[in-house]
Amino acid sequence: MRTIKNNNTLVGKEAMITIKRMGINGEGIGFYKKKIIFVPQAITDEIVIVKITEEKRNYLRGELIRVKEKSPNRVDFPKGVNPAVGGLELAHLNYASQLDFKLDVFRQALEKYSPEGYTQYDLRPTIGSKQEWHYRTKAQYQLGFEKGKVLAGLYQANSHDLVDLPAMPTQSELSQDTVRKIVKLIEELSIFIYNPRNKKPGIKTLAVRNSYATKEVQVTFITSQAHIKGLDKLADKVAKLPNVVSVMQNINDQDTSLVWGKETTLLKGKRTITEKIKDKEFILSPQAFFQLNPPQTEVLYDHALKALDLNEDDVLVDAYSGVGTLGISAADKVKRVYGMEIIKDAVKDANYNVELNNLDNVSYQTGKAEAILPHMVKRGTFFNSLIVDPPRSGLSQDVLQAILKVKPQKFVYISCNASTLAKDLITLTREYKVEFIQSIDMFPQTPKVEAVVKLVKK
Ligand SMILES: C[S@@+](CC[C@H](N)C(=O)[O-])C[C@H]1O[C@@H](n2cnc3c(N)ncnc32)[C@H](O)[C@@H]1O
Repeated sequence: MRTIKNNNTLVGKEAMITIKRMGINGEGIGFYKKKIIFVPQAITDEIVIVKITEEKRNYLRGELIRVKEKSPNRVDFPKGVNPAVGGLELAHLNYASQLDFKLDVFRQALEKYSPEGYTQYDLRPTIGSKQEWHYRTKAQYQLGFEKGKVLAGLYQANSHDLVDLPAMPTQSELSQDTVRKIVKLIEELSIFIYNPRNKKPGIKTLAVRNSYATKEVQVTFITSQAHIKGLDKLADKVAKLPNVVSVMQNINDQDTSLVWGKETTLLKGKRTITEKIKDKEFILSPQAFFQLNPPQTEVLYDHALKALDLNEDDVLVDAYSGVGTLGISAADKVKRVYGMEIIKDAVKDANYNVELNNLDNVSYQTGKAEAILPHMVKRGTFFNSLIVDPPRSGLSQDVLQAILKVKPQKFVYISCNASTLAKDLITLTREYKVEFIQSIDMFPQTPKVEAVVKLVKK
């Protein structure tokens, strides 16, 4: 998109805007001089004063200066946190309205893509999270160094300005406390923070994950090189911090937007931490995906498995399986589970988790769902039940075609992106009807959505 460059630029001007609705990223949307304007932290029906920060051919962006007429749904933004960091985009909106907003995101996406019969879908009110704050069990903070101090935080939206986060109200106290203790140790031991300008070896990113059930903590230093001066000493001290049982190093020698490199090694303690979902245990290695809000994960899985309505004759495919949590949670109910996942370490964890839970009817394999699923279909491997839990990009054409070929009797789609879900439903509704979409909030204070979708064969 071209930025308009002329002397009549609107950038820098102040304007009074009436907010008409909210966009999928949680920003308020209004109009100014016939152009759509996006205003973060503004709420539907508010009248706000904004400073225009960006002007494009067909839209504007504005910074909220003052709320002239306030919505009754507005609440105080948490103190001591910079609202410009990601992860708190809805923290100025009361929680009931956040839940309505999330349902509306699904409604908007369905209207935009119009999959067959969408006006008739049973779109169920969003189920709220038990914890509205301090639910995130994983902190992944970029490190920086400024005026003799180590910063650990997140980048400001659309910029490379690192915001130090001494407090982060959605983060579990355990992970946040551990981060701040490690920052102090890094300062005390004068360990280098990597700076892409001089490329001196150092730590780039700090990842701290805690188990909700066992309280074990895993710390991973993502570094620019294998050898970082003083890292061993730091690992020794970190391993003595309360609850820390695993200290790992991941090496990423590339200056790209990818945070994690390929190689992960043990510095101190054990390689994994243990989490529990209901009566099942799961070990987690640093890169393996695990839901960030464990108590709400139980709610999500309960709805997904109830929607599948499994019995002992069913053969279930758990596609996009992470460390095997869904398949293992379903294993007692079914004859057999096949799982697939792209990250090798997660699959290793998943197969270990099968043993840990004394199961003999579950197996996981490494690879892309778009390769494995069509291959299973070609080989004639029988399955009659399917659960897909893809990343934000949704299902690929190959996966969609494999599903339409087998047409499993029982089918649940867990979605974390309303747009790709609505697009995928255009294809899936050739053979399936949408029985319901149950929106479930996994990420309070953010615009992120999640839903369990039950599909039934036509
Ligand atoms: C939303 S997570 C769901 C994980 C798991 N079902 C859970 O609830 O913890 C999506 C998972 O899909 C994996 N993944 C991403 N692309 C994939 C692909 N093309 N094929 C298979 N797995 C993929 C990711 O590594 C991640 O573990």
